[in-house]
Amino acid sequence: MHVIYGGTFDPIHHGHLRLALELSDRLGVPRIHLVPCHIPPHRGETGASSAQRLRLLELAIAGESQLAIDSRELDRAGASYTADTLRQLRREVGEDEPLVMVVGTDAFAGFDRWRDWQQIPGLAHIVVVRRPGPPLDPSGKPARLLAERAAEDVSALYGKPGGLILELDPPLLDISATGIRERIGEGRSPRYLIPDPVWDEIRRMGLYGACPDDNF
Ligand SMILES: Nc1ncnc2c1ncn2[C@@H]1O[C@H](COP(=O)(O)OP(=O)(O)OP(=O)(O)O)[C@@H](O)[C@H]1O
Ligand SMILES: O=C(O)c1ccc[n+]([C@@H]2O[C@H](COP(=O)([O-])O)[C@@H](O)[C@H]2O)c1
Repeated sequence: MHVIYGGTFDPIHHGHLRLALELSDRLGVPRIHLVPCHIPPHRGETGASSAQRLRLLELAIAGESQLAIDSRELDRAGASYTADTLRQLRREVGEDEPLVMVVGTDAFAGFDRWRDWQQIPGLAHIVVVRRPGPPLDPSGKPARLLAERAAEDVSALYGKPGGLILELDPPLLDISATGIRERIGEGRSPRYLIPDPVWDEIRRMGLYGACPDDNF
């Protein structure tokens, strides 16, 4: 089973990293592939460039064999559409291999606005990770899709290459990239929310308004 976890990762933080490890254990896969997006189709400009976000990811996962980076979206020009990524991956892993895309409920809530969203279940399973915040609107298209395609448990995902949606409720850290960017912009330390090497590099590059000379 091939599992991807996409995000803007602006910047990567311990919430993302802990979830990825938790998923590797719960889904029974040796590795989770983190897929940073190049140009997010759905939000404004990122605080850090694609190359900078990739550098931070590399530092964050260094030495962790359960995590890998798949940088294919950074190599594609234009907006990063998940359907394009999944089509490419499906060709690579073959017709029969289960392919899984992980999203948080906040991201899944807008799923019916994603490019070619109706084709995505034909390409992969979806694991929706419940995050704090408003629940899915039960009359909305994402919630209805989830109800139609709900998987009983993890083992169901192994039985077919795609098409199921599994809701998981793993322990989550209450950390957001927005909060980290704000904190840094206000001159407060984000230490212990992100790995130390990531924070060192953010300061070295002066990202998110960090002062390169700051010594918190
Ligand atoms: N603390 C967290 N725990 C688990 N999942 C998270 C956490 N933060 C984000 N995610 C999920 O990770 C994916 C990528 O998230 P993203 O890169 O947008 O991070 P974010 O912290 O939500 O960023 P932002 O605050 O800029 O929106 C999304 O599916 C999102 O739901
Ligand atoms: O394909 C799309 O149209 C699309 C629209 C919105 C979000 N996504 C993907 O959803 C993932 C999570 O997005 P975000 O904003 O929470 O980082 C990330 O991999 C995005 O590329 C994809």
